[in-house]
Amino acid sequence: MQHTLVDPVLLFDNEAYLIFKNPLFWVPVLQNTRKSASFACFLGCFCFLGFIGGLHCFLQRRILVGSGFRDRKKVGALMGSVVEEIRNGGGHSVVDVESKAGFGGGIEDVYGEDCATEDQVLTPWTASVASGYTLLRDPHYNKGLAFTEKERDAHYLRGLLPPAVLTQELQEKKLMQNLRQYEVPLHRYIAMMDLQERNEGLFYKLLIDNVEELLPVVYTPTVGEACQKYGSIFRHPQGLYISLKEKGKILEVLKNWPERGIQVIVVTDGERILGLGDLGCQGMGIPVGKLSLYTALGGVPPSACLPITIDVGTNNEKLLNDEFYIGLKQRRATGQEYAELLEEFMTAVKQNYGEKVLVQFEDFANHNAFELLSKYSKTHLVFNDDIQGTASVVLAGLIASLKLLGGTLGDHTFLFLGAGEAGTGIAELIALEISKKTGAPLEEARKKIWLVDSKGLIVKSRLGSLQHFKQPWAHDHEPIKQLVDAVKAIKPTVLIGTSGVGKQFTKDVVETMASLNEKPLILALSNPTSQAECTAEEAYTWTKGRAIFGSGSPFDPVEYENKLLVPGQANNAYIFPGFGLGLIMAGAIRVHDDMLLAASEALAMQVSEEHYAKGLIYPPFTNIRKISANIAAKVAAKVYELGLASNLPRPKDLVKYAESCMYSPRYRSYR
Ligand SMILES: NC(=O)C1=CN([C@@H]2O[C@H](COP(=O)(O)OP(=O)(O)OC[C@H]3O[C@@H](n4cnc5c(N)ncnc54)[C@H](OP(=O)(O)O)[C@@H]3O)[C@@H](O)[C@H]2O)C=CC1
Ligand SMILES: CC(=O)C(=O)O
Ligand SMILES: [Mg+2]
Repeated sequence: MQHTLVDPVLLFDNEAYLIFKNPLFWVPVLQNTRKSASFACFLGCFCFLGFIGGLHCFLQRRILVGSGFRDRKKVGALMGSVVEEIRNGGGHSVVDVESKAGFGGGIEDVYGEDCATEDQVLTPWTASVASGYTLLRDPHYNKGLAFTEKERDAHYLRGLLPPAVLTQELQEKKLMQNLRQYEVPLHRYIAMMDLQERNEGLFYKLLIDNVEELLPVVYTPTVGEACQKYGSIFRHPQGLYISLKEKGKILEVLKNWPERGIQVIVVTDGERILGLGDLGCQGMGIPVGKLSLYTALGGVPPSACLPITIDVGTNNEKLLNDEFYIGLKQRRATGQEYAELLEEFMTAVKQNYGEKVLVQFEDFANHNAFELLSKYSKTHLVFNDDIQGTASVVLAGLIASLKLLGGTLGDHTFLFLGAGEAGTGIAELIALEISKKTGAPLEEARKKIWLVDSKGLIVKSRLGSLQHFKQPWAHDHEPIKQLVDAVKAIKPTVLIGTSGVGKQFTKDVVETMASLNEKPLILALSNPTSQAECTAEEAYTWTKGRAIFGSGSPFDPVEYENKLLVPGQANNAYIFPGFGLGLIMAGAIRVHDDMLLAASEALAMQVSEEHYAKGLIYPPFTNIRKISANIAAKVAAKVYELGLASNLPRPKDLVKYAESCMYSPRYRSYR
């Protein structure tokens, strides 16, 4: 009787085993190198066929072959080569361990890949392979045409690749040429995601080396469109989906993720994706994008990053009626049902990954975001990027801008359009910084900051109806409905857009800012580009080239009266990768506001005279890894100073240490 070789898994320390689910049944076959171990497996398998066949119905069999790898994927990968060798001969005699005849009455299986009948249940055994065909399909290890001749021999790749051997640099050049040929940004996004799924090292090499060019592809603005069309462009599942269906078994779901050493989780529930509203389960593009920046910009290894989307339904009618929608087709769970799912999730995260895993909340709607942050910041290492990361990046820009504007932070008056997560988060950190620098009470510092929401200026008379996060900003003033009137009344030196609604900084508004200030500082932070409160061109033209301008999504430089004006990108992407790296390096167990202030100062310090000369208040992204290392070092130093570090002793040179921790996308040589 022929027997199906199933679900092989690797064991370690160069030992080959035939094993069963119960470890007591594991049978060592041979020790030593991988090849001999593989062959041993083959022999062992052959000899034990009858025995195994007899137990087939009762026991789940596995073959383990060792090679010292630690994680499941690698283990599975190496092991797969064994199966492949057995299946394909692999230099040894071929043994057909899968009966081509199948289990009787099955559909004809000309390739011998699937012997099951259509109606017969089978176990979906996987044989991930670290050599041969499957190696080419493992994004962690695949190098495509860059596999050397030696590697092609050693890993059974002969014939599976065309003869040319390319360097990683040449592959990069070719891919950049290909990408530049796509005229539609979404096509570039899809090509990049395909590359990430195919060859992770090359994906990150491209992203790191061409960061200014590719950031708008994998991140805002294109990621916004990708999320809107996620159902249609969906190819490979990325990240982990936890829906209401998984209630009661979230810990098990976390265990399904192949990597064990997770250090950063970015999680969304998809309710406020950029300024595009509720995109439900399709919000997954955001955690995936943010985490690719954690790796490319902050050097956190991809295997330590876990994107998660919590699907509690969506209130987006268009998605609910979309046949391609990939999420739960029901309206959003709220109240206790929502809170219980999140509680189970947060508990499971800590249980599975420990105290030091960083959970970054991303693009939750504000009615949940503030509460989740406040609740879990006491028990977990959590960080809300929209509230805290955005605050830190804007504060950095403001500190840097003082070189151009003059005065201290406390000398300025700030007006926000939008009083949600980003708006009130930034406002609070500015007030904290002013208070720390001047010694003034926080309440006093807040008086320099004004916010406008969809109902107008936030003033005392509205106190009774304001959400809790707006209340500290209700100052004494008569009500004002229109932004332009608020600008005239408050006379801000700095105008910040965090409304999520495009085109709100009208000509009137911007011209009024220009009439009040020699150098009006205008930040149109809303994403993606379509939601920006104004464009760079509008800001420069309406202020006659005098504005200092930054935006959440990138704008091209603008030529105004023969002068090239370069807008900065005020986006939390400057902060969270380095901030997260700093927390991880120090083994932080809680986030503290002082760490955000430290990150702001570190970023502001990276703006050089050369940048100021161009009117920039942020350094360009080209140097982002160096910037992130500096941010990480300052954040880690603060973690140690506050006694919240668990990685002891403290490294002496934290910048060097940060750099040494960073992931490199360079191909490794394989034995
Ligand atoms: N550049 C960056 O790094 C970041 C940018 N953002 C962007 O900021 C935007 C807002 O995000 P977030 O703060 O989380 O969103 P929220 O929903 O929490 O807040 C939006 C705020 O804007 C107000 N608003 C909406 N429409 C108008 C309007 N027409 N006039 C005046 N106010 C209005 C809302 O008023 P009301 O309360 O009355 O409803 C609310 O106060 C998004 O586009 C997001 O992409 C966010 C984080 C980082
Ligand atoms: C940048 C970002 O986090 C946002 O727009 O939500
Ligand atoms: Mg966000």
